[in-house]
Amino acid sequence: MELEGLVIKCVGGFYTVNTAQEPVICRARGRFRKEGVSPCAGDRVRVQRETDGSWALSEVLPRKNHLVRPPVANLDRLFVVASLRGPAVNLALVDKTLAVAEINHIEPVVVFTKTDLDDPGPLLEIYRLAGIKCCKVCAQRGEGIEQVRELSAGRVSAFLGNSGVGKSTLLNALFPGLGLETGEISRKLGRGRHTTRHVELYPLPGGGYAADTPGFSTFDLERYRLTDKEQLVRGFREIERFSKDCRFTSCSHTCEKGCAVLKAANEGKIAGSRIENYGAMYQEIKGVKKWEQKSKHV
Ligand SMILES: Nc1nc2c(ncn2[C@@H]2O[C@H](COP(=O)(O)OP(=O)(O)OP(=O)(O)O)[C@@H](O)[C@H]2O)c(=O)[nH]1
Ligand SMILES: [Zn+2]
Repeated sequence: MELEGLVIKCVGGFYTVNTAQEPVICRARGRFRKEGVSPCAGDRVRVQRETDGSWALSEVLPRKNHLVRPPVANLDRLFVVASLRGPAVNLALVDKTLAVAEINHIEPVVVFTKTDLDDPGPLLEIYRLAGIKCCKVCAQRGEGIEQVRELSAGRVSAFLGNSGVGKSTLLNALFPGLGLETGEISRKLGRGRHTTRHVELYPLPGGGYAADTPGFSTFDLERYRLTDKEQLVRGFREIERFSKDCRFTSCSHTCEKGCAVLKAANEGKIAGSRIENYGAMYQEIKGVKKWEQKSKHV
C-alpha cells in the first residue's frame, strides 16, 4: 500500500508524515542517502507499507523551494522575526535572511516584536521603501497579532529569528493551544542555543502550518545558494527594481558611475542600511569566489 502525505517533523531519522489516514512514523529508504537527498519538514512524500507492517518513506515529490538550515521545504511565507530590544535588531542578519527568502521564491514578511520597548517607526520605513511587508507586534499587549494571523492563515509558514526575539510567545498568542515553551522555561529544559533544534510544522486552526525555527545566527552563504554576486540583486527587490536604469548592464551597484541604484539611495529612495548590507554581501560573495579559485590551484 502507498500513501501520499506531508512531513511534519523529523527527529533522529524518524519522519512523522501526515496522510489522509492516520499519521505515519517511518524511516527513509536507504537510497536517499546515496542520492544525497534528505527529506525534511514541509516535504510532500510517498510512504509505502513494508511486508512487516512498518512504513517507509519512499519518494520525495518535487519541491517548490527548500532551505538547508533550518531544513524545511515548500514554504509559502517566511516570517523574519526581530525584536526591537533584548536582543536588539541586527539588520544585516534580517537582510541576509530576506535575501535567502527572495532568491528561493518565498514571500517574506518582517515582524518586529516587543514594540513596548522601543519605537519601530524608523525600521518600518526601511522596509516600506523596499516594498516588503512588515508587521509590528507586542505579544504582551496582544497588538498586531491579528495581522500576522491573517498573513499565515491557510499557508505553510516558518517563523525565523534568533533566540529570545519572541517567536514562541508570538506563535502561542497567534494560535492558543500550540503550547510552545517560551523564555525561561525553554532554557531550563535545555532547549537554548546549545542544543540543535529540529523543525516541526504545527497545524493551524483553520488550515495551514507554522514552524518555529532557530534563526541564522551564523551565515554560511554557500549553503543558501548565495554564491553568485550577479544574482544577489534578486535578494534585494528595490535594488533590482532600480538596477534596470543603471548605465552598465554589468553594474555591481557598489561604486559605478551612472548607477541608478546608488542615485536612488542618495535621493533617499532606498534605505542606507539596505545598500550597506547589499554591499557587504556582495564583497563577501566575491571573497568566497576568490578563495574558491585560489584553492583550486593549490
Ligand atoms: N517586553 C516584551 N517581551 C516579550 C514580548 N514577547 C516576548 N517577550 C519575552 O521575550 C523572551 C523570549 O521570548 P520567546 O518567545 O521564548 O523567544 P523565542 O524567539 O521563541 O526564543 P527561543 O525559544 O530561544 O528561540 C521571553 O521572556 C518573553 O516573555 C513582548 O512583546 N514584549
Ligand atoms: Zn548600478
